Amino acid sequence: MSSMALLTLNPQLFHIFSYETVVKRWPIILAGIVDRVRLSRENHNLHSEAQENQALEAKIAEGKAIIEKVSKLKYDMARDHVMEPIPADGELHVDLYNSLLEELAESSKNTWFTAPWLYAECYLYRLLRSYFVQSKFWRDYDPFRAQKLDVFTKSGPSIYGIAKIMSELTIEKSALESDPSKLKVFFQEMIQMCLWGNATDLSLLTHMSLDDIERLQSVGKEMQAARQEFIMRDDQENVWEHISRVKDGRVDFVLDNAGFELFTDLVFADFLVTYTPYVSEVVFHPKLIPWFVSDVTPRDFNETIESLLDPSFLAFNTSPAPSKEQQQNLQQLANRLKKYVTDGTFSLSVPKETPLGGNSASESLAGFWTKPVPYWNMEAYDPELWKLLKGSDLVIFKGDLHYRKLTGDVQWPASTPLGDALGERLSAAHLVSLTLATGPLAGSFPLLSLRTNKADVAVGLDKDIVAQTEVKDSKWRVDGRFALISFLAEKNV
Ligand SMILES: O=P(O)(O)OC[C@H]1O[C@](O)(CO)[C@@H](O)[C@@H]1O
Repeated sequence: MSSMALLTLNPQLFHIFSYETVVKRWPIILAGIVDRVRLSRENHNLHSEAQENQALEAKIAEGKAIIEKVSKLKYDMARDHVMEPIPADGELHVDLYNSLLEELAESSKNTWFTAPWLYAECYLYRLLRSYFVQSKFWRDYDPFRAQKLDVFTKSGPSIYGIAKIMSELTIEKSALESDPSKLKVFFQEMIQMCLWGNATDLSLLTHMSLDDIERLQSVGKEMQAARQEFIMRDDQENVWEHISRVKDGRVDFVLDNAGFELFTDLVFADFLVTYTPYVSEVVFHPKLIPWFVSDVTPRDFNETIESLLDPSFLAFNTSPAPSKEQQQNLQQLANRLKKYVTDGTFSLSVPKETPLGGNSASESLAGFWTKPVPYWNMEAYDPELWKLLKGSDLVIFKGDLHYRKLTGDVQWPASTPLGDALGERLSAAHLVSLTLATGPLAGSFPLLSLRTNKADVAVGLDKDIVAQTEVKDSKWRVDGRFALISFLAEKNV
């Protein structure tokens, strides 16, 4: 990797919120992993006493070693120690992470508190993956899976609520087909539902009560109207203008969190293919390794559909218990989702049985999302993925981390035009290398970012709106209450 690459990571990075992340949030996330591996190990312990099973004993020993590694990592992080190279574990991006780390070392920025936040966060999840993949018995273990499932099972009230809206839409189908203005209203509701689904994020909400979850997930017209003032940039009109000119097109979802947020993505996709003439195919892009706690892996994607089809999955944890009608609404929706997956209307960007860590069939189309680099250089880094997305009629990037990577996590003035932050005005120095550099991401394909603000970077904002928001909430950049709907087709806006 040329030294140019690091420049992309470094220009005037923010450090306000990142400090809090390193000292408070990451230790909690790591402690959670230790607890879950320990629990899983202890469960095996009980079994092994009875069965004297050698394999289980070996698994227990490996679990212990993983716990030790995670505990040491927690210790090192708190003391701002040097970040160690990612071990050659046979999985993706080891060289890329390590060469960037070497460059950071040259400027003494290779410790937990000094490294660029974006790099350090990506490195953390890649390093954690290496602990598991180097073992024999824990390679397929997702240390966040239990947490993802747990929060998903607690999302019943909102999920039944959305299923009801979708069932009512079935009745409206012919009215919608003949009246684009009605379709537009629902289209915008779907965008908002999908946007606010991003508020449920396990990496941010390290302490989340049931009430918190319900409050964040509540949908419906009133709630959306109340939330309108929290949308600081709202390109819904432009997205509508764009999509309503498409016929039988393809939409891509670059996924973020599993559970409720993925459910909202699926519902939006369902709406697009079932009720509009604009879209007939949807591709979902997952991550190949456990990532930022709650991001969707291929397995999460498959399990989500199966869980929705299982009548007891949500009902068991929902109080008061769902009515028969609520259950029917959800079944109807879940069956439709399943059908779309089966007939190929919905697909993953990688084969659906792709294991954790990926394989040769998935690397070129999904590996990019776990690289520690801005998306400006997508074409140079992963031409195959870039080509795939170029064929899309709309690429929807979900969530905060994708937004940070789209904009390079740089300290842009908030009024910077979106296209500039997406690469239009970057100098050659920001591109991977002059020979590889191909052009900015901006304008490569129509792009919609739906993001609740959870990190400092924010662009394309009206100066007055920023000033008014500062007065209302000085933490608007990071506290997840405010949101951006940012659309860019071809030209800078
Ligand atoms: O799931 P999302 O919306 O991408 O949020 C993840 C984001 O949350 C944070 O963990 C908040 O600090 C960021 O590190 C990251 O950008």
